[in-house]
Amino acid sequence: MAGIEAELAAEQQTVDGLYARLDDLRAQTRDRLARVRRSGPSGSPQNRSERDAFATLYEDRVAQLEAVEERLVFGRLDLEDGVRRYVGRIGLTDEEQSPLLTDWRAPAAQPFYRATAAHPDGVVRRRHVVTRGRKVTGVEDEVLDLDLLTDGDDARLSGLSGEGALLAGLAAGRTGRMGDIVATIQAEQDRIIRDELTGALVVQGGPGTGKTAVALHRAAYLLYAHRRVLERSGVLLVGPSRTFLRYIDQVLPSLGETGVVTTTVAELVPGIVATGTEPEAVAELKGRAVMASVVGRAVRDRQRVPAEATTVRVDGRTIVVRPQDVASAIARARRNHRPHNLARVGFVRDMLARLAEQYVQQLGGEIPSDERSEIVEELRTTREIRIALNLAWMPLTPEKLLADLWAKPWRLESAAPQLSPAQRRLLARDPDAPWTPADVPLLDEAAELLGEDDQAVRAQARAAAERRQSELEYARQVLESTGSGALVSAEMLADRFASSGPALTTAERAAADRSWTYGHVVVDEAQELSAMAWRALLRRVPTRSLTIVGDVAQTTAAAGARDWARMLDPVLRSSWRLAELTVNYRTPAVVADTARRVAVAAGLPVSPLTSARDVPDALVVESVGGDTIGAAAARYAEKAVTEVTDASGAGRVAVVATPGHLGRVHEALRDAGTPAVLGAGATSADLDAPLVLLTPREAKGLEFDVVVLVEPADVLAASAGDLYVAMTRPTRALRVLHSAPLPAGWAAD
Ligand SMILES: Nc1ncnc2c1ncn2[C@@H]1O[C@H](COP(=O)(O)OP(=O)(O)OP(=O)(O)O)[C@@H](O)[C@H]1O
Repeated sequence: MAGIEAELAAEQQTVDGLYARLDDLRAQTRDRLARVRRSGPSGSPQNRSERDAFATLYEDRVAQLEAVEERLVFGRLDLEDGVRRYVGRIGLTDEEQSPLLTDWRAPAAQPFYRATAAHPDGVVRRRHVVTRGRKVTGVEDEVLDLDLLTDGDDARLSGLSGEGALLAGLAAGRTGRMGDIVATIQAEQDRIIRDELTGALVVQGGPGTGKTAVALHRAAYLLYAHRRVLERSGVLLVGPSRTFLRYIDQVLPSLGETGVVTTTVAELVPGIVATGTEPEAVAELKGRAVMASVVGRAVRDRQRVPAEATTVRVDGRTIVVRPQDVASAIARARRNHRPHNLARVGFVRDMLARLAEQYVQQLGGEIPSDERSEIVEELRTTREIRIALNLAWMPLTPEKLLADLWAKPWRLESAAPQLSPAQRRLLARDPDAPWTPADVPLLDEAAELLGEDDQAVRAQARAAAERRQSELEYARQVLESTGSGALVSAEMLADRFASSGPALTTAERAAADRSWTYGHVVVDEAQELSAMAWRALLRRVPTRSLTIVGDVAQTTAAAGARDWARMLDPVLRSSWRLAELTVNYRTPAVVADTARRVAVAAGLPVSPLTSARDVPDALVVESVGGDTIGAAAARYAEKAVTEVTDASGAGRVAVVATPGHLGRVHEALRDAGTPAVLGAGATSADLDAPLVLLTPREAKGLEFDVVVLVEPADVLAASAGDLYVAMTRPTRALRVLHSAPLPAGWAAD
């Protein structure tokens, strides 16, 4: 074994060198940051903004260098020409700029993921370097040059690259947070990760095929390969829930990328908090494409010709707001197709000119233009006229438009004649009920059609002017009291106060701006999105540069899709390309096969799947009496927790069931004094709990060492997609308790 020890020692030396270089760079960057910070708040505005820009740059670089500590280096390529290339999380060079470590995303690292014995791509040997902390604990070689192979090497030519490192990673206890897969990305995954930036790429794959992992690594890859384009415009990642986003939130930073905006569809409109819930049928209806015309009509309904004229006395003269004038002013204002609140400016101007003309006629005709402007101003500020014009064309916020639409049946009837009365009744809700996730795309649609409320914009401008005035005032006082008026003007000092907030990154600016357009959008669990949600998302990516990942067999939302073409053709026409992932890395084969049979029997469009591994006794099914099922599940869960939890705190167990069963399991656990978290919850601590109780929908996209599934027939009754999701969450074992018969397809023939 001297050979392997010598190899490990040699690798340790290289790894030590790379960490030493990392430490140097960290120290240098921290030093530069400290110097910039020390330079203090002085200099011209340009100097200051330069200084801020440098400070942000160094802060980002420090954060990036800190985040790559774990498995900084994980691979080595020995090339035909004798060159040895180390592959790692980031690129490192020595002081003379000679490469020490190749970034996994660089073209030079690609053979590490793609080279095979049949297509070695100049690689003689691929080595996986396994480290714990900074210590090399193993190496795993694949010899790609067949001439160098000896008899014992056959196993190394399996379809999986770096099989030992991969299987070790797959078998490791889960921590409640997703980890990166950068050391063991497989060739079919790598092709997707490095696919071109342009156009929409749809990645379909069964549960556990690495869709989420691939989507995240692709985001990191695109930011690296197209940094110039994407740094300014940003990348948006859309996930199914906050819990899911917390589950994945360490992956991109560990890949050296912190600038990706993550959101759910429910959080897409800044300022809207969608905490409401509603029946699935209502959400489904709100998600239909027809709702775009409903919202459009609701907006046009707010441009209304009054049935009767309004007569107003202004300075002893009679001014009449006539329906025919309103009608023609509306028609004119609509002609330029601007959003409602912006077109309103034209409408009001037109109406005031017409009303001013009435006034002028009563004065006897011709008057100078400045007097005419005074008359217009007088009319504009006359209360009755303001009311009459507002009634004809009301400035509106999206919230007001939608709240009125749901709360006032006559408004909905007018805006949605194509819906049946029963459908309209479904949509009715209290005016101050909280927004639901399905409302958010409709609010976005409304915001688009309404444009900025010009009154709100004017109010903001007024507030900004007042703020500026008080800053100037304060600046003058400061200058007077310090006697530094000769050095700096009050305006400059006020500027300085105004710009003293933190410099915002692209991601921060993008996240706060509803109308921001991104350079690329990644959508996970995309099969759940409604037609209205797609409209809202595509508005944010006019270039249609998208990565869309999901599994149409796992759809659980009634508004979601079972067929990509049916979902995407209406919104992307046919301009999207499909890639498939076919290997399941999560679930042991026996569990995956059972889940698949059940899904097929339930008529789901399941993708073909092979499993990377099996685990002995991975599936245990027990029949119990209906009234003891909660207590039995609690016992299984407790036992599983003690079995899987290791000294490092890894190991996670979930009980997955319908809400009714979860309640019973929760009670039983409480009686036994076992801590468990019910529901995915809102805080990140929940994901760190060793035992959680979840509905299948809450468990979506997540994984656990052991899943205790209670009464699969009940889960199936709610939705076949739910059962498929529930059965495919475990990495080690599925424990099933049932009193009702097992679903069709369960038993292997
Ligand atoms: N190449 C790989 N190397 C190591 N682990 C991998 C690899 N590919 C996937 N995995 C692991 O497999 C598990 C499943 O991956 P992921 O959650 O991305 O799958 P998914 O297709 O999104 O699943 P689902 O559709 O069920 O949500 C994760 O633990 C992931 O880290």
